[in-house]
Amino acid sequence: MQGDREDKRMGKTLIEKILSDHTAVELDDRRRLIYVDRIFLHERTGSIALQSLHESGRTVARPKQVFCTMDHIVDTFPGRGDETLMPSGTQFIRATREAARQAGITLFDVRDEKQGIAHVVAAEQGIALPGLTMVCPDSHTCTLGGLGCLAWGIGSTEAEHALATRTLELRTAKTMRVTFDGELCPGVTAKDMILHLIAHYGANGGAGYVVEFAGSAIRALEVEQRMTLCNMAVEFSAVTGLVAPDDKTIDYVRGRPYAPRGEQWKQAVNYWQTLRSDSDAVFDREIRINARGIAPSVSWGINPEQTIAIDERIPSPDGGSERQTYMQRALDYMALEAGAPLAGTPIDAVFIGSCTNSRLSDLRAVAAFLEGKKVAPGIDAVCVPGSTQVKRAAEAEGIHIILKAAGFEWRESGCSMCFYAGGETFGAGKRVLSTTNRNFQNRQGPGVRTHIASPLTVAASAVAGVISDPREVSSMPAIRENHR
Ligand SMILES: CC(C)[C@H](C(=O)O)[C@@H](O)C(=O)O
Ligand code: SF4
Repeated sequence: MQGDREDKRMGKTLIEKILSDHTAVELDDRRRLIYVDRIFLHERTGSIALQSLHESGRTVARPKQVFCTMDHIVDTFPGRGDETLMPSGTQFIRATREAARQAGITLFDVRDEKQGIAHVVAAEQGIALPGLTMVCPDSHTCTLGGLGCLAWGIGSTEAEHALATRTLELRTAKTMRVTFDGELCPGVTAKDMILHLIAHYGANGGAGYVVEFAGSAIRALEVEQRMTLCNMAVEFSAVTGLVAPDDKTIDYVRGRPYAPRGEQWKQAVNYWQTLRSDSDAVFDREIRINARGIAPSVSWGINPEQTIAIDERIPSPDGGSERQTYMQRALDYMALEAGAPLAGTPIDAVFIGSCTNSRLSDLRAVAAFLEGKKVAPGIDAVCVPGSTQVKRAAEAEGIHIILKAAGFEWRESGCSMCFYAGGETFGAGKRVLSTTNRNFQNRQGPGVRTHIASPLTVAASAVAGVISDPREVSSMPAIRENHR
């Protein structure tokens, strides 16, 4: 990641400020050793790191700063235990439990009230905080950038190093600022903003960069929507993404179980207020986007870049022959015709969940839309809250009643059908509209055809039975976003 700028007169970016506050050693002009404040693990990759650490005879340097959850493989059916649809899954769950116990770290176990998807839990428990560095062997750790936390995904070997030493070596990355100016149109959400960015600047557009999201449209977003946006920074190939903390962030964090208290809280807030890019800070690349020009967006292909505005037509293969072959492969896999409108395409199933869009504000928006409506006949509709806490909070508001009355299944929290790690799937050949972040081939199980979109687009389409523009549904509610 970026080093301190040599020229001390030059303003600093937010990214540079956090990094310089965490530098243990400048190794050379391309590498530095960084202090890692928090480490999060999950049963899919975390147990591997813990076991390998244990086998090498080393211990966790600061077990109080290390957390683990069960999310990827766990069953999300009511009454779940250690058993999962994936034959080897139970073994992962039990091995994680044992490794976490041995290492003395905090585990949010299968039936724990604090269990949930790692990136949802880290924010909700106040484990991820503005200005901290945080890592997890999971690519969507960037979600926590929504809080102004410098958080990124690592591999299991790096996780082992971080566990043993509380440090990590980082290579220099360039800085990018993506500024969204102006106001979003009704029916357009943070999910559409990030899909728009990736569709226009490419799935590799952020490669080699740490991205700061800025501008009036970002300030207007509530913290949970900022997390949705940062969640997909990795789909832009960025090292990570983040948003400078502000009063909304401070309100969001206040009182969370692991957030600082008393005098420490006051000191933390004073520090957080310094965490913004200086007005004369220089980024290696700047992108500006007019938020007003963003439409609800839906992926048509097998990569988040293959996304269009809901009122556009599916593109024809173009560019060089390699690109054309890839686009044709996407059309074939998705069983779509170039030139046809995407809106109106019949779907088989909808999924609301994942670390992108399964927080309370997402579920509130969906429930406000679905109240008094029914999912179209024949559509399999599943909602999986991002954490047990989200589930409880949603139930306290009656959200589950609205969703179930509309025809949704209401499950226990976990990654579920975002990723086929626990064996949950709608089945081969099914066309699914999903609030998740990846539409890769077989991502939601062998042969599943995934379209990614915002929760509002998914809810509107569930009712219509075809991919639908949420703006065309007259009773669409204003998105009410609240964080508790
Ligand atoms: C299993 C895990 C390592 C993976 C990731 O790194 O992101 C998963 O969460 C995903 O979303 O593909
Ligand atoms: S919800 Fe999906 S994207 Fe998020 S961590 Fe789980 S599998 Fe990965």
